[in-house]
Amino acid sequence: MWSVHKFGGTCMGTPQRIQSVADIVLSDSSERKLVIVSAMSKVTDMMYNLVHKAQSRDDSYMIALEEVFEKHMAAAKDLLDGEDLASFLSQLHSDVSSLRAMLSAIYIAGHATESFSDFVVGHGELWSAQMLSYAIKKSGAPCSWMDTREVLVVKPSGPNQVDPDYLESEKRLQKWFSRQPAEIIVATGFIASTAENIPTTLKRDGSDFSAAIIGSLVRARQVTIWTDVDGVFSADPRKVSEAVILSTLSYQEAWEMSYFGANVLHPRTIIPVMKDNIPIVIRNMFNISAPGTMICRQPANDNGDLDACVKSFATIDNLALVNVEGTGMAGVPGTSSAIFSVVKDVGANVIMISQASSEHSICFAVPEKEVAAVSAALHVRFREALAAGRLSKVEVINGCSILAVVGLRMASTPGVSAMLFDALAKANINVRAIAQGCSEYNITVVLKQEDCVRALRAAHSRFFLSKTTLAVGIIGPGLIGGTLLNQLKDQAAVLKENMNIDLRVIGITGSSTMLLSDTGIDLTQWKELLRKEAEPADLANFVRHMSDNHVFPNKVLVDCTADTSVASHYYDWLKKGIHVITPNKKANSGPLDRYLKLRTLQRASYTHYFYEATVGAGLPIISTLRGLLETGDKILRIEGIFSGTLSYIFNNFEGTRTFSNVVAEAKEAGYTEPDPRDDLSGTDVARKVIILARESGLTLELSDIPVKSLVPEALASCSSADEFMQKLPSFDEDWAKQRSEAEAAGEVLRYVGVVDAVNQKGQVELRRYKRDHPFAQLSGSDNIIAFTTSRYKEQPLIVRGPGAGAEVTAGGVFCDMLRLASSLGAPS
Ligand SMILES: NC(=O)c1ccc[n+]([C@@H]2O[C@H](COP(=O)([O-])OP(=O)(O)OC[C@H]3O[C@@H](n4cnc5c(N)ncnc54)[C@H](O)[C@@H]3O)[C@@H](O)[C@H]2O)c1
Ligand SMILES: N[C@@H](CCO)C(=O)O
Ligand code: NA
Repeated sequence: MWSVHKFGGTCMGTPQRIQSVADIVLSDSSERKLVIVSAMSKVTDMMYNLVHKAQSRDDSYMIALEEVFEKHMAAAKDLLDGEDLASFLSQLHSDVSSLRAMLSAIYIAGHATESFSDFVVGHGELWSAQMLSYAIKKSGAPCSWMDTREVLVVKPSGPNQVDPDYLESEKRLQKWFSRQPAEIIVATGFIASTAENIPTTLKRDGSDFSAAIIGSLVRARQVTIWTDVDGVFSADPRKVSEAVILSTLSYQEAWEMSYFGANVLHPRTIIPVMKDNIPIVIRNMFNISAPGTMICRQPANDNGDLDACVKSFATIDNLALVNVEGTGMAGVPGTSSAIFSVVKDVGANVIMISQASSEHSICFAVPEKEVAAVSAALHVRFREALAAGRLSKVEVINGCSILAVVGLRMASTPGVSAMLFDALAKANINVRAIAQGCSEYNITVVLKQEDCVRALRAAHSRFFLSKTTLAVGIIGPGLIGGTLLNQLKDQAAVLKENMNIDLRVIGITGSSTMLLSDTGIDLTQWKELLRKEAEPADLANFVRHMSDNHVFPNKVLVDCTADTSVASHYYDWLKKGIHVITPNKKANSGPLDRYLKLRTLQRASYTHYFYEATVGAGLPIISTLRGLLETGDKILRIEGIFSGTLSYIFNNFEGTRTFSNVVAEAKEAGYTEPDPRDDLSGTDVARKVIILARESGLTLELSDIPVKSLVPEALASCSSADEFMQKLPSFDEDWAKQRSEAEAAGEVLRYVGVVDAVNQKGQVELRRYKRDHPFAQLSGSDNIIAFTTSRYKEQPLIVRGPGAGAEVTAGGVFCDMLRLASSLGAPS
């Protein structure tokens, strides 16, 4: 079976490239191969220029012809040698002499007929085909070259357009094969002849068309069009950086897309292969490893998901909408015919038409540069109707663009347009007109030109990004935030591959600088980028950057600060539809009315707020409590050691090191709050007690919790954490005393928090426990939390483990991000 390849001018640009083309052809294991080539790059233009110069009586056509000759001679000398080179050069010489004669005739006549011109121009293909065929033969493979003017017969079918005569061409082709039965044939693209054997060309995009016609004539297995891109993109990659190469396209889809200027194939090119179901594959000759895009009949076994229905997005700019409106149009046959005959008379090209079934208005888009003429002509044509009020207006809306969504299976899939319009709505884009034909290959939307690229990106991302693509903004890249960024860096690829979760950090802000990106920060160098490419931090701008981004369907702000003012914004963020995740306790332990307002908003919306790491760091405390409550269990009491710092301190304060030394160790290990006094004062534990109490339905304020502070009164007013740490050793003796008293009684010191749900109270205190009590058995920064409930009454449900530290806390925050992804539809 035949396999057909086509190589355009760029592929044939230099002798080295022609050699690569030869290698590609030789590596195809098909039985028989037919290779269609264009002229070397720029040669066709050079040839047209020769004709132009000659007919305008410009002598320099002689020099220009010499340049063409030199170019091919140099290429041939590079590529070929021996007899092959000699016979190519002798042919080139003789061709150039006939061209010289022909051009001189044109020069004298001052005019070139179309067939004269076609004869001259076609030489580019004749030479490139011969060079390639010699290059292939050089490696020992039998190869002939074909002047397609001998076989391909076409007839004109319109201005600058021809139709192939398949019957006649097939007859001539069979005859040609019987004379030259080679396995590899290199044929000239672009050129053909008329039934009367007059040389002609296939006009625009001619070589692709040649490949398709010949592919159809030989009933090829496949036609491969080699070019310099990896295939057909889902959208213009200059406008949409997320654009992807499509692996398959149906003929109709390719057709639609080429209309919208996607650099695919001329629609005519597809017709010849379409009738025989021959696939066309677009491939990159400069990147052979890319599989390319296959254009073929719609595969029957396509899976039915919404995203796969839409193949590509395209835009057309510089359009104007014309809106003809009036009550006199309804039920009056002939109005639209009158409108469009006016449009035809001024020679304007109608890009889309839309009329609602009420028939009171009809609108259509034309190129902006044609609209003045259209409008003027319409006013003249409908002067009477306008004067009589049968038409109320002929209105022009300038500055419009079209966004077209292409996909064959939109026709049979409900919900596609909903998805499109939802994406546009979320990006706050106003739609001016809509058109969708019954074929439903394409939905066309007219928008303001300045919205067009934003619309394109928003729509593209809705269909092409994973549904669980999350744009992430990290606030506070300190210990926890920084560790989280590193964990994301290490895990992102795995999540994308295995769970279709695409996490993109599009912003990081500290208190002095921030780093923003529209599509995602390279996490392997976030620290460096934050140092080098950051701008001054501004939380309002940071949040605007998140909410203005319309590439990503879902956004989350992760607050890794301990800041009260950052926490005070959650309400606004949730209101904007941005999800919030945090290990910061300030919002949930702040003023009760604010907390309740936040929870009410969040429960009523579909925006999520997760804060597992606020209690027990990565330990599943909040989720366990929620599980109990949501399944109808009743909380009686929650009691435990909630401070990783204080747990570490009392687990390690055993008489070997001073109290202040152990505190410094806890700080060093990353267990403490940014200011360790928040831990030692019991405030941090009190906040956790409040968070759990409120989660259990108690309406307590932080000030309702009696707290035993471990911060010596004299140090409460230290101006900084450092000063506090420096002065702490002067209290070591007091601590040593307390410890030995407990030890003498066979007890240990433990700092505990209690939620007493029965009496609606909470408390935080330093207690002494017998050495065999479970609270006395802890080590490291362990937290232990005991839930006593109606179901867990005799034996409490206990969660225990490290409850502070960078890795476990960041892991807890990360877990919340995945919980969010899963609420948004990620696989579990
Ligand atoms: N360390 C732990 O084990 C642990 C455990 C659970 C929860 N947490 C919580 O995690 C949060 C972070 O703790 P950390 O140890 O990483 O603190 P950290 O001081 O190391 O980091 C906080 C970061 O936030 C930045 N920041 C402060 N205010 C800011 C603002 N207004 N805007 C932007 N950035 C701001 C700081 O510059 C710093 O980089 C705290 O809320 C803490 O309670 C910590
Ligand atoms: N500083 C806190 C961090 C965990 O919230 C602690 O020590 O428990
Ligand atoms: Na937790």
